[in-house]
Amino acid sequence: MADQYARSGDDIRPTGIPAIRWDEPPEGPVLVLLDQTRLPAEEVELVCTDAPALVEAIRSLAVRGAPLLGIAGAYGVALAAARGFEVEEAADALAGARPTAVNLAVGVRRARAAHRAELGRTGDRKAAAGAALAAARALHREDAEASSRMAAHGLALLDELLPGGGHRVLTHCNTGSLVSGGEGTAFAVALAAHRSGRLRRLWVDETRPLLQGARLTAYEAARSGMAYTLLTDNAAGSLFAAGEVDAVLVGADRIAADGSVANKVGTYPLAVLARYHHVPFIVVAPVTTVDPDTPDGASIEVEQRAGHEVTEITAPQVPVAGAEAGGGIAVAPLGTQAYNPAFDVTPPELVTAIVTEEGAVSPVTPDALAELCDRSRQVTI
Ligand SMILES: CSC[C@H]1O[C@H](OP(=O)(O)O)[C@H](O)[C@@H]1O
Repeated sequence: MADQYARSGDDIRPTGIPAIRWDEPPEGPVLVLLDQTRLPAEEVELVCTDAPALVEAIRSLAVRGAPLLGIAGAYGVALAAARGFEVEEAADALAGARPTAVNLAVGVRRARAAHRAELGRTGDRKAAAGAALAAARALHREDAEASSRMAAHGLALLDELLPGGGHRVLTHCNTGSLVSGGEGTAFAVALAAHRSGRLRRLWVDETRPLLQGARLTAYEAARSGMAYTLLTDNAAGSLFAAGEVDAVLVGADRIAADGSVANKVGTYPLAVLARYHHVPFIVVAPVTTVDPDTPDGASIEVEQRAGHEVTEITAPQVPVAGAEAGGGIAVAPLGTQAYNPAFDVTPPELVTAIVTEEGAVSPVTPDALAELCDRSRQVTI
């Protein structure tokens, strides 16, 4: 069961938005999620008391983003164990909630293994539940650390590729605090550039159909104080053609052994544009997103979602007022500047570097990928 309760607008939090937290009120342990389907209009928390509620939250993208899905999956196993539900059944349901982001299955597997090991060692269900929770907390901490290391490595790569600072970076979907135990993956690099005075502008793809860019990345960018501009996905080409993009930074949901990168729909066209316009196309993801057991891009299961997400605007609506307003209903934070060309010239082809918490891999050669796969095996049980 998931209860919803809104938080008052005055508890606006810093950029590091706690997208997930474990809580232990008197009535029993819960997993509290910031409901991302309600942002940016409202900050509403979902309180999950069992795995089915968390599975639904994952499927509805109330909680989303590969690294955070791993953390949520691990906490979900711990929640089932702590509340005395059938753990193996809960773990299976959680791991199967969404197919593409490999981190979800990785997080579930980690907490399940800890639970199994302790139960096998002591036969003590309470101790086993504690072991699953400890595994989830460890994963949460590790992801926060990985996020800050990816930010540093990514910024160093930007400075190396683009000497002189003043980076104009284009990003797709949402890869900030809302997908992470820390400040995110690709967005964390942009944030680091902003904080060090080396980000001139973040171009934010709105990311149809669920508008993770307009609703979530603009929300995080607004909080950070960085210069950002929202654009429709189909307007990116004209920005490249105008020479307004110095680099592309995106996240990943799964990186296959051959270096194929599964990421939000609309990422591949950006890779083609970047290659055609000789712009670095940089993927930022933790090592655990590299999946040695998926040989190539064709082996990645791409989630197919309901058609109504395209045919309807289901984003939360924020009534706007003021002379500059067009009388419509905003789906982005108030004051968000937008780029809105009426026409563009569509260009042709492929991709540049993978940044993990262990460094930047560029060029992405078969040997470099083999090393990434080995590291992924070492850090992923
Ligand atoms: C770095 S994880 C964020 C990743 O997840 C997003 O997908 P979704 O919003 O469906 O969870 C998108 O692919 C982002 O790049």
